[in-house]
Amino acid sequence: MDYIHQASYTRHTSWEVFAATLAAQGRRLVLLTTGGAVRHDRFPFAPGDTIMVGRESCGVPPDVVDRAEARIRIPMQVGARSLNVALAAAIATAEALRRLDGFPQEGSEDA
Ligand SMILES: C[S@@+](CC[C@H](N)C(=O)[O-])C[C@H]1O[C@@H](n2cnc3c(N)ncnc32)[C@H](O)[C@@H]1O
Repeated sequence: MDYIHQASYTRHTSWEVFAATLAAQGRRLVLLTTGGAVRHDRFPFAPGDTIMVGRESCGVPPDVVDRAEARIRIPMQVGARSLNVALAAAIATAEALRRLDGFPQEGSEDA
């Protein structure tokens, strides 16, 4: 992608380092999982929330599920197993940005 430089990202050396960083920054870990207790469109997202998705093949291990402050699901049709991971991430991130008014401003249109 020729626009990857517009994204900022941090690579953590381990799960433990990642979890400790979130705790130190006071950020909630919000896990996307088909077993989530709360629908993504009813969840009260807050600034600083970190949305996590699992592996396409097997989701996340149980200790990661337990560590999450919240577990949310995207409603699906009865009988559907799960969504593609990138699609799930996009749906939840877009909902959080919409609710927190976090999308970029676009000049005169939003002035
Ligand atoms: C293809 S799914 C993983 C399927 C895996 N067999 C499992 O049971 O977790 C990949 C990731 O996408 C996310 N995901 C997919 N569908 C979802 C849904 N309906 N609600 C919430 N998260 C979903 C979850 O983070 C999941 O770990």
